[in-house]
Amino acid sequence: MLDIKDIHSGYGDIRILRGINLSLSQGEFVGLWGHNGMGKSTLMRTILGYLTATAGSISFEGQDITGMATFRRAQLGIGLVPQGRAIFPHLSVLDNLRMGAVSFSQDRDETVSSVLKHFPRLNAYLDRPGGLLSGGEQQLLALARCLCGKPKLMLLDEPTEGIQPSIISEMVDTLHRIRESTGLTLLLVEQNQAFIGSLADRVLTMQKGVLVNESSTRDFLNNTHAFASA
Ligand SMILES: Nc1ncnc2c1ncn2[C@@H]1O[C@H](COP(=O)(O)OP(=O)(O)OP(=O)(O)O)[C@@H](O)[C@H]1O
Repeated sequence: MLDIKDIHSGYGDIRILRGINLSLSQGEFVGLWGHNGMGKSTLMRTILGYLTATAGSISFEGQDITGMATFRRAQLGIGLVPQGRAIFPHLSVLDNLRMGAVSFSQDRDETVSSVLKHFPRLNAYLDRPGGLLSGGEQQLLALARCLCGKPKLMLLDEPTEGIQPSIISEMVDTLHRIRESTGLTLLLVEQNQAFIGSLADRVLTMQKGVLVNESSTRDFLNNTHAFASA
């Protein structure tokens, strides 16, 4: 469903991605692992169109989206949960979710309710400003808000950063359940190897803007030490 061919991208004259090739099949969960500053978030931003690729092509469900505006990519079904969550801290939990469903004005409340079924913990806080939730709850809110946009492909950037273990395992269960019920495809950027191991079907390793390795999740976990020093 996503085909990336020889993508180059960066910030002004600063080249970060140097020829990325990547294909995701519908319903696949793929982990993207690498140390800080290797270009993982830059790849996410380039897929969604916050950054324009300087070379190469990206297609989504057979359609070339390389030069397409970000909002159009979102309308096609690409959703991002950014690093740091970026929820609206002064809006209530419910209004955060409504913002996620803003493209579905006809059935907005239905969309929000169906997503909330997967997030019982948020149900208790619907009127509370998002900024007053704990870090883990905010991460769940960011996930839920993205799902309110009915993405076919979710780009999930370092969701476990600073999050307590109980919420991490809740996130794992929730994402598996959502894949079963909607066929969601996931590209997951993470440095937490155990978290990648519990979600991804295969794992790509990025180093200095290049994908240097692809392995099954089992091999990735068995070779954790080797990857840690990559
Ligand atoms: N807005 C920007 N302007 C210039 N350089 C940037 C910008 N954002 C990121 N970079 C640089 O691009 C490189 C890749 O950053 P990126 O955030 O993609 O890495 P990452 O692999 O996601 O790492 P992390 O896990 O720390 O987020 C880094 O050297 C970073 O300093």
